[in-house]
Amino acid sequence: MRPAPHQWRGVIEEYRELLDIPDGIPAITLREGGTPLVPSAWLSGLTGGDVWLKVEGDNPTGSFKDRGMTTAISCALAEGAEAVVCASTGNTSASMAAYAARAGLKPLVLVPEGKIAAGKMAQALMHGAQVIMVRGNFDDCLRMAREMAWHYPVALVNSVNPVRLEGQKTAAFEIVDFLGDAPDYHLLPVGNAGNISAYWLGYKQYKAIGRATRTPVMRGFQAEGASPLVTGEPFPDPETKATAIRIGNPASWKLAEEARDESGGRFEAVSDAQILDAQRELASRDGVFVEPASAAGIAGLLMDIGNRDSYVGATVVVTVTGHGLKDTATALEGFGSVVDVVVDADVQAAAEAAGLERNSE
Ligand SMILES: Cc1ncc(COP(=O)(O)O)c(C=O)c1O
Ligand SMILES: N[C@@H](CCOP(=O)(O)O)C(=O)O
Repeated sequence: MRPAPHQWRGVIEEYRELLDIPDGIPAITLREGGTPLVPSAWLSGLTGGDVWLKVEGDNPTGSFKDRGMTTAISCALAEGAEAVVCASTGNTSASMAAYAARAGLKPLVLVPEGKIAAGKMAQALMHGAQVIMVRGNFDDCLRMAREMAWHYPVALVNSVNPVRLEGQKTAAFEIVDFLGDAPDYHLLPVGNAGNISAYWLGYKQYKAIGRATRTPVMRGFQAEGASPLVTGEPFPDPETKATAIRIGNPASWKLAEEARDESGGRFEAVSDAQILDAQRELASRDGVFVEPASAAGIAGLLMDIGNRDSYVGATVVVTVTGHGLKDTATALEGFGSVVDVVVDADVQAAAEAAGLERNSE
């Protein structure tokens, strides 16, 4: 079982012996991980299974990236780096900047111009990152970050750095520790494909050491306009409102396909409308506010049910990857004039606007 929250030491100290990182390195940690697995009465009712939400927005910078950043930054520091670089659609940069700040490293971020949610940009800047906007998409930024780390004194901490996946696989450990075994199905959004690859590593490792009796079927969901793993071809101009997964040529393509094939899973595409509907339903029914990309797995589950896929009697985990407060602009767009109702400072006017009828006296 998980330790009590006040005893939680972050993913390196909780799972050090299971992580392929140099022995004994000091952990740069914000006590990431230990995130809640929240039962969804709504989705369990719809599927006839037990549906759990792995709420990764509860990590210190509001996304799952912190699990991999504690390992990446700890290793970079131990190896003598003075500066770190990443390409990002937002969350990786926020996380890298926070952990770099703690480690005393200089964070440098490459992002696609105009395609980063404001909350994530604010995080990166507040943590002291130098942010460079690129006229191009995430895939261009990643190519540049790789080349920069090759030719300049900066360490690359994107998920192409294998220690990132070492940290991120701890989410699978936590799920098994909590449920007592692996779920039957694990659903999650997929962009650069590091996370699905990390979960699969974690599940396989737990089975190999006897902490789980099985591994789940992995189902990954991409936005329709950025769904290379579904079509089998890179997307030169990926487009989606779910900016975190606006990625056309995932770096962990091969590992993600292995996760799919070895687990008997699949990749599917969901439209932006499905993603935004799922985001709103999850917030209003289950009280869990996630950013658009994070709702892709929920949209996928709803689509699967609509297609008569059976999850009856199954244990299903859906990872919701990042917090809704990172991208309030997209959330508010969905409400139009609803938020424009203004009344005088008068209770009757407010009650009328709310459609309330006065109690009989
Ligand atoms: C909120 C969020 N969800 C999902 C993803 C997809 O994760 P991955 O790139 O590891 O596939 C990302 C980043 O790409 C993200 O920031
Ligand atoms: N969504 C990511 C993009 C990929 O970053 P990775 O290093 O985790 O593959 C982001 O937040 O930037």
